[in-house]
Amino acid sequence: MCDFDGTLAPIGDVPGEVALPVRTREVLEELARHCPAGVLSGRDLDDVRGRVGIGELWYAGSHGFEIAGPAEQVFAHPAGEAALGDLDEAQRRVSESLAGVPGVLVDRKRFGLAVHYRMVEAGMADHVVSVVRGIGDDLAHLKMKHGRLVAELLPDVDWHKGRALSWLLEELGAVGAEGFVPVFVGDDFTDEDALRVVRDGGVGVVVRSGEHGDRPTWAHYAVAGPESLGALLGRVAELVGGSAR
Ligand SMILES: O=P(O)(O)OC[C@H]1O[C@H](O[C@H]2O[C@H](CO)[C@@H](O)[C@H](O)[C@H]2O)[C@H](O)[C@@H](O)[C@@H]1O
Repeated sequence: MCDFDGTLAPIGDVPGEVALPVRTREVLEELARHCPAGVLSGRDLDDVRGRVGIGELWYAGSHGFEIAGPAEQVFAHPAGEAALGDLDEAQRRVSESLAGVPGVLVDRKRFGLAVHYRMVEAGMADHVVSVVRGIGDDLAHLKMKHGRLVAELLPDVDWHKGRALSWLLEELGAVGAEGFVPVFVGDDFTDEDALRVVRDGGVGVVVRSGEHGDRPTWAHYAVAGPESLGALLGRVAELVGGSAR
């Protein structure tokens, strides 16, 4: 399982313009022929599914609050539904409060609200975060999480990419199964919950970036960026494909 932004795809200023590199798509298609594979993203489920566009993969959106298998949607966390009213209200308040700050992008997912400040003047970033935090504190069903130059409001329950990955491994019958080694790759703070899940008995890879430096991680290995990860996954696909033949 791989995270999307900053992991499979390079970071860009405008989330709607980010694309999966052609070679990485080919590698994911190859991997999916030999083992369960998927993308566990903070993006909206439909967004990440459309952007990757490989029908044989698993997809998790809104940081795991929604999960879809290769055939059809199989999971939506009940706390997501319960938070819908607060997410609508937060979207309204954030858009109104930050309307005067150039560069802010407000991105509503079904079960989350991302407020991007990548293109905001550096001196205004703290203001953006504090507005989002204040609105999140004011709405009972929401909490704030931090990603790469993004503040996100999510349902206020103990659910994250790690819990979603554990759910998926159970669903696949992978827990304790002989010969099954779970692998997770991610770049962001929000990926550490999933990297922690594979710490014992799996393989975790962190994709490093200048934005996070050498921050502590649960990962076993590191690659320098999405391009290096594409090459690594290509080699893994060759090995997995070879052992399956
Ligand atoms: O879990 P992910 O798949 O990595 O999603 C986390 C957030 O990623 C996206 O934002 C990040 O990537 C953008 C495009 O490169 C970049 O402009 C932004 O600064 C990053 O934070 C996505 O737009 C968010 O919705 C995701 O939650």
